Amino acid sequence: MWTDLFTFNSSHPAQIVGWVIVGGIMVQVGCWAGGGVRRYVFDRRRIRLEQERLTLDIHAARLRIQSVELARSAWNGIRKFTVSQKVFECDDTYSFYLKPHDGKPLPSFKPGQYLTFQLTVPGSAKPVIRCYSLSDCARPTHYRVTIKRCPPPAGSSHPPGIGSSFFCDSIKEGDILDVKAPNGHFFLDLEKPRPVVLISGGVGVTPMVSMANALIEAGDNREIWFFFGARNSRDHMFKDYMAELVAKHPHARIHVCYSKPLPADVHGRDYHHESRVNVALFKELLPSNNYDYFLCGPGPFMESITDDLRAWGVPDSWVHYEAFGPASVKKAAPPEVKKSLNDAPVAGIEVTFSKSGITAIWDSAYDSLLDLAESRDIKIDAGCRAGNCGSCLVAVKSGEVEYLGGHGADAEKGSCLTCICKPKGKLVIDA
Ligand SMILES: NC(=O)C1=CN([C@@H]2O[C@H](COP(=O)(O)OP(=O)(O)OC[C@H]3O[C@@H](n4cnc5c(N)ncnc54)[C@H](OP(=O)(O)O)[C@@H]3O)[C@@H](O)[C@H]2O)C=CC1
Repeated sequence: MWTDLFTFNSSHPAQIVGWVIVGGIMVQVGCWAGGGVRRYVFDRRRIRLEQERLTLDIHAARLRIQSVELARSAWNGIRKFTVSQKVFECDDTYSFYLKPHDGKPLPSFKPGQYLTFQLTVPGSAKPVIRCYSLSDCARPTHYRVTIKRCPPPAGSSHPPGIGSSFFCDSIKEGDILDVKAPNGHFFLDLEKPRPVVLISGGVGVTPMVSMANALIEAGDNREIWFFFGARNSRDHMFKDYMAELVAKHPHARIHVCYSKPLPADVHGRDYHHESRVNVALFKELLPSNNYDYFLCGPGPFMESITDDLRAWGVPDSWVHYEAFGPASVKKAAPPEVKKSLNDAPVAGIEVTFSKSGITAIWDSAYDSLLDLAESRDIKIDAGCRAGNCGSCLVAVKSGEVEYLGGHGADAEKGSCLTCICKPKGKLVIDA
């Protein structure tokens, strides 16, 4: 009988019923198995997404803890730091490791921020205020800054930079320095998961090292492109350090450009491109222009790269830069600043510097009141030139000023931070 059932005979009703039952069972089993596979795949995907969300939550919680710690352990005014190590990096460039003299933990900071120093330089009547970028990520025990002797402008008879020369020539291990808490609006936001291009020239590499270090040590897997330009191996700071750092990260790449390699410099070993850092190189190497760009280096470097990025269709909001001292980015001022500077009524305004007895005419070629003062050789102290350190604060005797962007240091009523403001109308300031 069983053999009959398995021998097909369309006229055997029991056999037909049997096949229908078997077919039904097979369809059921198939559905059940298919559903099971789908459920399995779906569950795996859900678990993976939950794990990723958990990792992101942990990361966000860590960042929140860091910012609470920052608020708790940041200090107002001056804190004493001991120079625990002074390390030669390359020609005229040293790293300084700074430990808090009170031995208490240090607040965290955002990668890209700087420290402000109040230096007692022999021969200077007043303390010299200088800002230097932190060149490592945040650590509870010490900070690191890396300082290159700032040369005088080409062809001038000025001496080299007072602050940077003091650090390079006079500061030694064991010295105690007066330092203000980390500050600055140029930083990489670790909570924004955009891929980044870190672009630097010369000692402008310092904030980029801090950014790369912070990303890599946080286990952040975003794409990192690191472009560094130096004249040659004599100026190539952090060479081994950066190569080792980048090797730890699955999506980090480094490209070193030498503008004037020495005969002993080897292509492929010491550097990758015999050129300046430039946007043509980004076009050749980057898969698209969809990145956040961070820039720091000499003024002309910043100007040409910001201009060329804009021409490549990169929106200004993706381009972040630091401009200290001579490295100001005149052409690439933020849009709101540009708009403000281009407003017609500000041209032709009289600004009187009462102490110097000089009256000058403001026009949109100047970046700020400080810029106007310096064009007339009027001395106003300046540190960060970004409205944070407060050293360019000057009393307003009459008239009003307008700020060109956000500023960290509070300007007292009746005073102005000359590095980030312009006159609103006829103005007299105490400088
Ligand atoms: N946080 C901050 O804001 C910081 C800012 N800085 C600033 O960074 C600057 C670095 O100075 P320094 O180390 O002396 O730099 P260098 O004068 O040594 O220049 C470094 C490299 O940049 C190249 N370069 C110059 N102009 C351009 C350009 N237009 N396009 C592309 N590459 C260019 C140079 O090429 P070439 O040899 O052909 O001239 C050189 O290879 C300083 O002005 C300093 O103020 C530094 C540290 C921190």
